[in-house]
Amino acid sequence: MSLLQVTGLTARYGDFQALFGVDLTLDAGEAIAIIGANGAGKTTLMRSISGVLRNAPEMIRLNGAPIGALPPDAVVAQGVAMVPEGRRLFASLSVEENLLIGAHGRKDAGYWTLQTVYDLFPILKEKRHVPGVSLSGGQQQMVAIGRALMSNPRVLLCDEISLGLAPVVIRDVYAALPRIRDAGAAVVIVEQDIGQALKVADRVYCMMEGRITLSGRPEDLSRAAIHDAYFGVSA
Ligand SMILES: Nc1ncnc2c1ncn2[C@@H]1O[C@H](COP(=O)(O)OP(=O)(O)OP(=O)(O)O)[C@@H](O)[C@H]1O
Repeated sequence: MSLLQVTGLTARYGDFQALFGVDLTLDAGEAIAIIGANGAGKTTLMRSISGVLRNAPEMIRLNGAPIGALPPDAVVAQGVAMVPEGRRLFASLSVEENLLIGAHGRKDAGYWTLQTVYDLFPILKEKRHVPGVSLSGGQQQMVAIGRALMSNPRVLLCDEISLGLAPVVIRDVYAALPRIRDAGAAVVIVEQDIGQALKVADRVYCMMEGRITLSGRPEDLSRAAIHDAYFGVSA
């Protein structure tokens, strides 16, 4: 049984249908990437899994148990944490206070504590008393990742963590991924940079207009097939 299983997921915003029968699996220890152009439905998929959108009671399962009707805090308590697009740090709180917010939903002690997050991103220890929003974009992204890790998730959802960051900063953020996986989290990465996605993921799903148009292991997917699945036109 997969750790996370999404089956026939649909999602709507009022009259507008954003997802049309999305199927996806994530195994323990795996990293998968979801790629697709603006508006393909990637964020809607993440928001459905994390409980922000809740119109899929039976379509999302964690270790076989339905989580699609649970509110976000209950989904975190079940072991699914999200690093949201745009980081969403609390403006009035310090770096450390932002990190501690992430520990709220946690049921059990685990690998991730303030200390291990600071080991992962040493700059955050130096800056722990300053307001999170005064940090650079890359450092804010590290806080957002650290905050999600503080719940000791079994599944970490990362929505566009490289958006707006310089290449050297993106490299630093992605350098944390192996250790996050070693500590026991399976990872879902939403990424618009196809090259980056292919580099870090065990499997890739491509979305277009609310549907999965291609999936597979990076080494099995041709550039042309990815191009077609991403843009919907032949290369
Ligand atoms: N709150 C909302 N109300 C109405 N429509 C929405 C809302 N959020 C997203 N949509 C629409 O749903 C579709 C999927 O959007 P979504 O944000 O999931 O795509 P995405 O692949 O994450 O794109 P991006 O890379 O721009 O974040 C788009 O057509 C978008 O306009």
